[in-house]
Amino acid sequence: MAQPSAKPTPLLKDELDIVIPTIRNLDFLEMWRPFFEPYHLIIVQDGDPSKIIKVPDGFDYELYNRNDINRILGPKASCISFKDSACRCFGYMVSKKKYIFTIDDDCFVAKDPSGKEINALEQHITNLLSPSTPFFFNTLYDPYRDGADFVRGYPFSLREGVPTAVSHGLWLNIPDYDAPTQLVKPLERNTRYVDAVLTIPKGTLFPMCGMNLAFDRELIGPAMYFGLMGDGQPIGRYDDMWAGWCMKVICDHLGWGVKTGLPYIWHSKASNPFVNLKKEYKGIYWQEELIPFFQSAILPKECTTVQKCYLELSKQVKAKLGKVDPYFLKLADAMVTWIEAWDELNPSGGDSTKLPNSTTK
Ligand SMILES: O=c1ccn([C@@H]2O[C@H](COP(=O)(O)OP(=O)(O)O[C@H]3O[C@@H](CO)[C@H](O)[C@H]3O)[C@@H](O)[C@H]2O)c(=O)[nH]1
Ligand SMILES: [Mn+2]
Repeated sequence: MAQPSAKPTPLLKDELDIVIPTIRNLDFLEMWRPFFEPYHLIIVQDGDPSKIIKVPDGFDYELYNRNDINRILGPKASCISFKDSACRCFGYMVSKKKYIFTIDDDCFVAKDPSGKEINALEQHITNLLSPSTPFFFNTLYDPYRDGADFVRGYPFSLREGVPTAVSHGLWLNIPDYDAPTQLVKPLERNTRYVDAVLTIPKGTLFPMCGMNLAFDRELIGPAMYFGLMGDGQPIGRYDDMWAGWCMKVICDHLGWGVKTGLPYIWHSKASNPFVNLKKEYKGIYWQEELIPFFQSAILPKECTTVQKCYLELSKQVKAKLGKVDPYFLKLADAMVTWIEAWDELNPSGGDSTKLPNSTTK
């Protein structure tokens, strides 16, 4: 009698962690169960550590609250934000896997135009495992996708592409708008499904959103610091933006690619635009000076590792952005603390044992 076909092992099952920052609950995981259950979750519980976050049965996870972060990092915990989704980067640091996928707890499974449920994780993995083309733009989008290729005139010397460091997904329903845009367009919903994945060209920055994001942690992990945001800080909701600008400058310098486009998730909650305005208003005018800083940032050729690039960037932040606001002096120091903590938890060669004192299942 024919044996029932064994279910294929999910791609990168033991090489990828799913990092979820939460201040709410994890009910959304039920909808993702078919896609996420085989993977290990790293839950970063923000806010009150005495609150019990229920993780749905059947998931393999580690859960870290603020007490855990303080216990594990000691004084270096000062670089991990409190009461802001920026706390998620602690999950990147404690992971021992090659890849990370991070998703917000108000993001659900979206459907493509045919009505098929989108396995966002699978698409991110496809994006990360195929090369990027940052040095020359392919007008037929992702040339490595089935049914596409490099178009006429695309240099053959560049068709091998480069390693992909980051895969930036998008959102149906509630778009990731800033507070002013949310205020003037409260009812706007993104209904446009664009079936494309693009490499962001070298030398071009972009607004990286952290709600549906995957990256090669072994390549670019140390650059994925989400900054000092939230409690006690003059700014919020620029965590992912800061990380995206630092990351892109470093990827451009080291010759790695960043992709944006598919997959889509369904973003369900519109956060409060008035609260968001209070969090992000300084960022809205600071960024007019931050963007030229990153656009003109030059990393010396001696910066051959992400850590060296990141420490060089922190020096330039201190030297050039301190005049914008003293906050950037503090942020520059926190960037150094982040790298110190990263290297402490990820000694070269890595150590696959789990960290002490985390809640694991
Ligand atoms: O203090 C907090 C607030 C939230 N979280 C968790 O972080 C994510 C995102 O939270 P939320 O969905 O409320 O916020 P959005 O405005 O939709 O998020 C987008 O804006 C960026 C804010 O920086 C964020 O990266 C984008 O995704 C949820 O999982 C909350 O539970 C938190 O941990 N601490
Ligand atoms: Mn949200």
